Amino acid sequence: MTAITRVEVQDIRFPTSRSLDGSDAMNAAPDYSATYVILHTDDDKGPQGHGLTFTIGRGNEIVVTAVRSLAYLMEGRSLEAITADMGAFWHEITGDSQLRWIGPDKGAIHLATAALVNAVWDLWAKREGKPIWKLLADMSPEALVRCLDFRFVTDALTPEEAIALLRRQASGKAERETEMRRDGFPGYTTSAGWLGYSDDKVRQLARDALAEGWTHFKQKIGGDLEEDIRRAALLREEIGWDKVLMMDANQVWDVDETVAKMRRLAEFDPLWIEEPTSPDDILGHAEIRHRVAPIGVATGEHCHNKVMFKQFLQAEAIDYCQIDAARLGGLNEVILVVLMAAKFGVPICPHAGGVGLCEYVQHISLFDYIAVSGSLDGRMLEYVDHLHEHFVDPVSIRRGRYQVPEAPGYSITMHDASLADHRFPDGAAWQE
Ligand SMILES: C[C@H](O)[C@@H](O)CC(=O)C(=O)O
Ligand SMILES: [Mg+2]
Repeated sequence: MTAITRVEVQDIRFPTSRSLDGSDAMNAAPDYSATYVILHTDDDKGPQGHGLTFTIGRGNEIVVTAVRSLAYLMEGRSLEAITADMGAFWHEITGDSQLRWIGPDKGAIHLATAALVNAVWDLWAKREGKPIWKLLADMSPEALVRCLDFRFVTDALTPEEAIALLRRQASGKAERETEMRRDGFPGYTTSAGWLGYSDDKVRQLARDALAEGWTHFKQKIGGDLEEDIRRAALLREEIGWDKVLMMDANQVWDVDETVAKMRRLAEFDPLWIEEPTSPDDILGHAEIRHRVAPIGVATGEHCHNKVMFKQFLQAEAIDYCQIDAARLGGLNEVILVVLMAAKFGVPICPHAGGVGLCEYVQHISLFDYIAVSGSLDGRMLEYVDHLHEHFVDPVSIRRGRYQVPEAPGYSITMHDASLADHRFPDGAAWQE
C-alpha cells in the first residue's frame, strides 16, 4: 500500500506578459502560471505524483489556497484505495458540501481539483510504469467506466452506452497505437498568431512554422475589425491558401456582432471561429453556428464542467470540442466529456495555450483516437511554443505532429530548478 502523506502546493508564474506571448483580445498581457501540486507518499524510493492547473497570473494565489482547502481529502489515503474506485474518489473530492458551495464544479475550487486529480493520475501511471494515454488505452471498458462519475449526465450518456462506445473501438486499438508511434498525432500551431506580436514577428514566425512543417495555423482576432482583416490578409500572404487557418476571438463579442464580423472575415476562409462570445452562452453559440456556417464553431477552454459540455453537445452548438485538461476537474471528467463528444459525433481538439497544457493534452488526444473515436477526422491538437524547457518530459513535435510520449506519468513534472526560479514572488524570475 502507498499512502499519500502530504500535499505540497506552489505558486509558479512565468513573466510571459513581458514578451506578450499568449496575448489575445480578452487577455492582453497574461503571465502563464501554474498552481503546482506534488503528492508525497510514504514510499521514499517511489515516484511522487505531480499535477498542475493553469492560470494567467493574478489569482493563482487563490487557486493555491483552494488546493490547501481540498488537501485534507487526499492526505492519509492510500493510492490503491483511490484507484480501486476512481469514480467514487472524484465524486468525493468534488462533493465536500462546504467547499462545493463555492463552485460547484467551477471557478477556483474546480481548477484546484484538476491539479489534485491529475496528480493522482500521474502517480498512478508512474507506479504502473506507463504514460497516461497507455494506462487508459489498456484498461477494459468496464474498468475505465468505473473511473467516471455519471451524476448529472445520464440523460446524455449512460455507463452502459460508454462501455458500448469503448467496445466498438477495442479491436483496432493495437493498430492505431502502432500508427501513432509511427506517424504522431496531427497538430496546429498558435505560436505565430498572438495578438500582441508585431507584423514582422508574425511574418517571421509564420515562415519558421512553415519551414518546420506546420500546415494548420491559428490567429488571434477580436480587436479592431479592420486590424483583424489586415492581419488575416498578412497571415494568408505568408501561409498561402492551401494551409488551414483558424480564428480565436477569446470571448469578446456578442452574438449578432460575431455573425457580422465573421461574415467579413469569411473571405480568409477560416475553418473555425473559436470562443466568439461568453463561454457560458450555450444557446448563443448554437445561434452563431447556425448563422456562420460553413465556418465551424469551436469552444471549451473556459467550459468548466461536464454539464456545460453536455448541453453544448445536446444543443448542437459546437463543431469542435476544445476540452482543457485543467479547467475540467481533472482526467476523470475529461474522459467523460471525450466519451460524450464521441457519442454526439463532435471531434475533440483540446485547448493547449498555456503552460503545461500541451504536455497534458497529448495524452487525451491519443487516448481519444486509440480507444474512443478511432478517427482523426477534424481532430488536431493545439501547439504553443512556450515554456516546454521547464518540463522533465516535454512534448516532442516533428513536422507538425506530436510524437507519442513514452515516459510513465502525465508528462507534467517540472524541473526543480524551474520551480525554484519561478516561484512567486520570491523566485529569481520575479526579482528583475
Ligand atoms: C491567454 C491564453 O494565451 C489564450 O489566448 C489561449 C487560447 O485562447 C488558445 O490557446 O486557444
Ligand atoms: Mg482559445
